[in-house]
Amino acid sequence: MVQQLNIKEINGMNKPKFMMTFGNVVEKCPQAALHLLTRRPYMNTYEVLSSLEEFFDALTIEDKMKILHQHPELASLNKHVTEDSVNEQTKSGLTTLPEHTQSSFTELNALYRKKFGFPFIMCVAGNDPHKILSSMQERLDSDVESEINAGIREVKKISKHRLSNLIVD
Ligand SMILES: NC(=O)N[C@H]1NC(=O)NC1=O
Repeated sequence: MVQQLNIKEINGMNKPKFMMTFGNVVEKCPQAALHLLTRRPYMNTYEVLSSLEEFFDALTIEDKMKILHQHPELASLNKHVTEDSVNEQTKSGLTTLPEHTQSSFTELNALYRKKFGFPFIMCVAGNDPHKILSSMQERLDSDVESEINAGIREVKKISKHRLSNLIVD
């Protein structure tokens, strides 16, 4: 269970503690935490979430590509997968898949990466393995530009979810 912080604690945290707490709000992207740090003080959760939105709005296409590439493939856990991602994937049932479903993930992950050049990204919270697989299948028919946008939209959802879990009003 993550420790939740109130706004006063967030505004008062020193930089190392802040970076440690928020460093993975956007997967393996400490620049997002730095952005949040430099925009303090905040009045409430809404303002922190708006600041995160600003971070995304300012991204260049190169930044977006880098962020997409930093994500792990779903249902393929290894030592490079962050604790946040492991927890999210575990809650959605992606770490205990039956063999045939695991094979479908392996196959669709490979097809997606081959077509678009980056991993398939979806905020898995609230979704089950079959819903995730059908989204993968559907998005495989898309084009690169749409998938860059879809991927970043999902990264935003993941990061808002992570951030909201860390803050208590
Ligand atoms: N590839 C991918 O979508 N990864 C993720 N999705 C999610 O909800 N957490 C993740 O790490």
